[in-house]
Order: sequence, then structure tokens, then C-alpha cells
Amino acid sequence: MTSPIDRFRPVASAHRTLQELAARFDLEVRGAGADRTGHVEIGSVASDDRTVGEGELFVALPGARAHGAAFAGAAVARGARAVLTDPAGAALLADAAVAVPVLVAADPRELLGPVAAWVYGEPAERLTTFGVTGTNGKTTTTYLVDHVLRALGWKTGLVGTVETRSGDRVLASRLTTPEAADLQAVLATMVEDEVRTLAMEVSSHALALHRVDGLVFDVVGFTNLSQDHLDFHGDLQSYFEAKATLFTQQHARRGVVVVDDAWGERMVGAAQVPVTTLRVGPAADAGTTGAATADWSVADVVPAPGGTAFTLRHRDGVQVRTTTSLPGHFNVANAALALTMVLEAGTDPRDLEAALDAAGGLTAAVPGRMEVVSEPPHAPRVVVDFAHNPDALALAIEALRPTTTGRLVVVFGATGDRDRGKRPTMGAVAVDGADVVVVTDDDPHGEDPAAVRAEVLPGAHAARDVAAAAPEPRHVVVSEVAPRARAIHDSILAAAPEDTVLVAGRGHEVWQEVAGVDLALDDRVEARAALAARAARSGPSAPAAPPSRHDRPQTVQQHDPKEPHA
Ligand SMILES: CC(=O)N[C@H]1[C@@H](OP(=O)(O)OP(=O)(O)OC[C@H]2O[C@@H](n3ccc(=O)[nH]c3=O)[C@H](O)[C@@H]2O)O[C@H](CO)[C@@H](O)[C@@H]1O[C@H](C)C(=O)N[C@@H](C)C(=O)N[C@H](CCC(=O)O)C(=O)O
Ligand SMILES: Nc1ncnc2c1ncn2[C@@H]1O[C@H](COP(=O)(O)OP(=O)(O)OP(=O)(O)O)[C@@H](O)[C@H]1O
Repeated sequence: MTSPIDRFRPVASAHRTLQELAARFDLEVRGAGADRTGHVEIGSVASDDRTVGEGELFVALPGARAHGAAFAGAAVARGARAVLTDPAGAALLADAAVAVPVLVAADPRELLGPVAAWVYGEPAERLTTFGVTGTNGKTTTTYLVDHVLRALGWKTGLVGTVETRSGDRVLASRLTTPEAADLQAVLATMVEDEVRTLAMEVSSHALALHRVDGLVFDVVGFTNLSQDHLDFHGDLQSYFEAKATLFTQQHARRGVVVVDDAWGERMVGAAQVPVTTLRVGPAADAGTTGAATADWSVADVVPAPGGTAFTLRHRDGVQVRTTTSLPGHFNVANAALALTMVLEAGTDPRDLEAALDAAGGLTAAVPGRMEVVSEPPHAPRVVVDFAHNPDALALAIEALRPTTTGRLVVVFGATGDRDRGKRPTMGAVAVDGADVVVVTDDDPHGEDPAAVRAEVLPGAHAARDVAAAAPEPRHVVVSEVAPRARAIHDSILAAAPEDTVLVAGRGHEVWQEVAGVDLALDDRVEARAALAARAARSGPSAPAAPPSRHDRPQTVQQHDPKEPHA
């Protein structure tokens, strides 16, 4: 039976028997056919019944919304030959009299990765693997690692928020870091596709939920830590601790840590694997602040044709000079981290510099990350970015300020049903950096969009009043406009050609979840429609404006990459 959810799955696999599986992982066997496990072969593993194919092991996990055992019957109907579950799941299956053997473990979530890796023949061992964690910069750094590896001539694989790629084959991602069974199937597919390297994002959710168990990365990287995801982790310390588990022998052989913030220093202290430090420093003093104490530092950051040039220098004198086309000082940090990770994997710095020279520098385009939709002189500069927490929003604004000759306009909202604490702070940081702040909706999910905006606005209003009363007053305009497409449209139409309009928070996303329904909404599409409307307004020779959807959002099927649901 074909899978209703697209995913990578290897064509061939080791075909282990249930008897071998039970012996290898010390599993109790119950249920129908428990005495014939030596004759039952499994070729692949799934933890969601909607992805099950013929001859699979279905791992039924207890979850926040359901117990996977509730879907075991459907999984067997789709071809599952056995079920692995916990004692509670086994009890449910005994009642349901499921017609296949049931393997029982105390915590099958912890076993899922190692079991899948074993079934697929430990594919990660045949790849050079890079894992990136941190609050901001995972996607960008992962793309940059991939870009560097390709420049070096490797056939590469990539796993992250935007897409999953095995060589030239691409699927849109549902989670930033896939569930363990799906991840191991991706790795096995990459081995079949003769991919040699993996660059992958590792979210804190993935670490807490054992999605990367069974995978030991050759090199892991840490970008930074700031407030996000506290709805899941509770507090920053727990969030940090989840990230820190990546820097243990269970998950990594060595690590690279950006030590620009205190969390980086703490990560070095917490790491249980050898760690190399990288200090990029703030834009003003890159390469000087604390550079002497870090293994690698960044120096000589200057504007260059097509981007920013910088030197990554080891304290023993070895260095690599290159350029990145991605705007913003934080992207120099992402680029430096990507280079350091590749160097830590054993690449010769001279080979790296030569490969980057031949490739024209770090020119990776990252969808929805500081993506420039239009440039002056005839239209305002419009930039779509994924910044959806206070730190990222502040840095995205800061990155655009030096090159904005007019007003800096920021259109953004906060996510519903997620970390409420960051809402007023986002309002405040937007006002601190911009001239015009338009508060709109992000993904409201199940929350009333107006109620989410009402928690962002007090932060914006308070910061606006402080700015107006300062010795050198700034008069920031704060408004509330919804729905989001209207906010984008109105802001672009109102902007002067010398202004910059930053549309922040949703980046590459193409669905907006409102009251449990996903609406088609792509900030880049809306921005282009508004730009075309501007062009049509300013002269008869201008191209006709495509219709904007801002008054009539289209209802579509469920799928939302940032806050996905299975
Ligand atoms: C907190 C969290 O991450 N939860 C994820 C987790 O949910 P859960 O364990 O509670 O599972 P559940 O929905 O109760 O279902 C129980 C079991 O039944 C299975 N099931 C469920 C329904 C069904 O029809 N058939 C079926 O087989 C499920 O696959 C699961 O194994 O497993 C589910 C199945 O894979 C995920 O959909 C769900 O993602 C939730 C919805 C989610 O949005 N996660 C986000 C927050 C997330 O993980 N984000 C990070 C990135 C964060 C960032 O840095 O921005 C990510 O790595 O993507
Ligand atoms: N090194 C960085 N430091 C701070 N902010 C950054 C950094 N890199 C990117 N950002 C900002 O964070 C946003 C998200 O970047 P990116 O998608 O690369 O990070 P991420 O860690 O994958 O995010 P998420 O976990 O939310 O998917 C960008 O759009 C940009 O505004």
C-alpha cells in the first residue's frame, strides 16, 4: 500500500527477523505469532500509521494527544508485520486482539532511533554527519555547511525546517528534525543515493523527544540561545539542558560552540565531548573581543562586492578568507560556524579557501531567511525573514538599518498557542529598531488573533512612549493591521522607494493556521502582489497587478512546516 505521507524510504534494507530484534534489544514478545518470530522479517520501521508500508515494524508510542497503539490496527492493515510498544500500549493491543506479534519495552521512544538504525544497517556510519543546534541560525548554518561541502565536491544530504534533500531529490519537511524512524530512513536513502555527507538541524524538541537517538554526529555546532519554546521546555535552563545533550557522546564526536553569549560559554562547560570555540563578536569589534581566548575568531569584516568579506582565523595563525552574500552580521556568525564545523571534520583550510574562491564565496540562498523580494530605486526594499522571537527580530532589524536610507518598516506578529512571554518583548524590540511598526498576525493556531496582537501591542506602545520621551526623541509609528496579507499590502503601498519593509516571522512558510484551518499565505507572494500593485499605480506602462488574496484567504488542507501537525 502506498504511503499517504511522502517520506524518504530506502529501496533495500537488511531484513532482520523479529527474533534477532528481540534478542538485540532485550524485548519481551507477546501476541499472535509470538512463537514464530524467527520467521517474521522486517525491512523498515515507522512510528505513524499513515506512513506504514508492507513489511514494517510499527512502533506505537505514547503521546500527548493519543497512544500510537490506537493506530496499530490501521498500521497492520497497511502492512505492518509487528508492533513495538510500551506496557500500556501492549494492554490496549491485547484488548484489540491485534493479529501480529507485539514486542514490549519500557520506553520504546528511547529505542526507536537505535532500532531503526539497526534495521537500516547503521546508515549514519557511512556518512560524514554535521548537526546544528541553537535558538536562531540552525537552518541558515545547515544550508551553509551544505553549500561548503558541495563546493568541496561532495554529494550532500540535508535535513531541516524547510526541506529534506538526498542528493537532488527533495521533499518539503514536516518537522525541523524528523521523528527517529523517519530520520533513519532518510539516512538509509542517502546511503543508497551515494550521498557522502549530512548537514542537519537538531531542534531542542528533537533532543527532548529522542528523535536523534541512535545517531552520533561527527561534528555538532551551537549557534546561540535566547528565549523561545518555553511553552514546551518550561524555562531557559531546561531549554539549555535539552540543547546540551547534543554535546554528549551519545550524540556527537566533537563540537564547535559560538561563545559570543554566556550560553555559549556554559555550553563549553557542559559539553562531554571535545569542543572547539568560535568567537565572532559584535559587528563593531569582530575579531577583537575575547578573540585571544577562543580557538577560532572572525576578523577583517568588511563590505565586499556581493556581500561581506571576513577572515576566520585560528589562534595558531591558520586562516580562511571568504565572503558571504547573506545580509547581516549574524550571518557572518552562521558562515563562520559552518566553516569551522567543516574544518573540524578534517578539511584542509587551503582546500576550503580554494573551493570557496571557485564557488564565489558562501552564496547559499536560504528560503525565507533575509530573502530580498525587491530592491530600490523604483520600489522599496522588501525583505522576508523568519525572525519569530525577540533576539532574531532585533538582529534582523539591526542588519537592515545601516543600508536603509529612508524609514525602516517592520510587519510582524507573534505565534498563538506558543510561548506567550515573548509577545510584549517582540513589540518592544521592533519599536527599538524600526521607524514604523505594524503589528499583525503570525500563526494564531487555536488562539483568537486579536488576543495575540493585544499581548504584543503593550510592549510596542510602552517602548514607543519611552523613545518619544528620550533626550534625543524618536517618534515611532505603531499600528495594528489584520489580516496579515493586508498588513503586508498596505505597508508596501505606503512605503517610499528609499524605505525598507521587513516582513518578519514566517519566512518560507506557505500555510497560516487560523482556528485549526490552514490558509494559503506566502509572505513573498503577498509582497510581490503589493509591489505589482504599486507599479500599476505609478504608470500605464507598468505591468498589471496580479490580484492580492488579502481579503479572501483560501481554505486548504492541513500542512504547516513551522508548527507542524502529524
Ligand atoms: C511536542 C512535539 O513535538 N510533539 C510531536 C509528537 O507528538 P506526541 O508524541 O505527543 O504524539 P501524538 O500526536 O500524541 O501521537 C502519538 C503517536 O501516535 C502516532 N499517530 C498519531 C496520529 C495518527 O493518526 N496516527 C499515528 O500513528 C504519532 O505519530 C505518535 O507517534 O509526535 C508527533 C508525531 O510525530 C508530532 O506531530 C508532534 O509534533 C507537534 C505537533 C509539534 O508541533 N512539534 C513542534 C513543536 C516541533 O517538534 N518543533 C521542532 C522545531 C522547533 C523549532 O526549533 O522551531 C521540530 O523539530 O520540528
Ligand atoms: N546566528 C543568528 N543569530 C541570531 N539570529 C539569527 C541568526 N541566524 C539567523 N537569525 C535570525 O533567525 C531567523 C531564523 O533563522 P534560521 O531559520 O536560520 O534559524 P533556526 O534556528 O532554524 O530557526 P527555527 O528554529 O525557528 O526554525 C532568521 O530569519 C534571522 O532573522
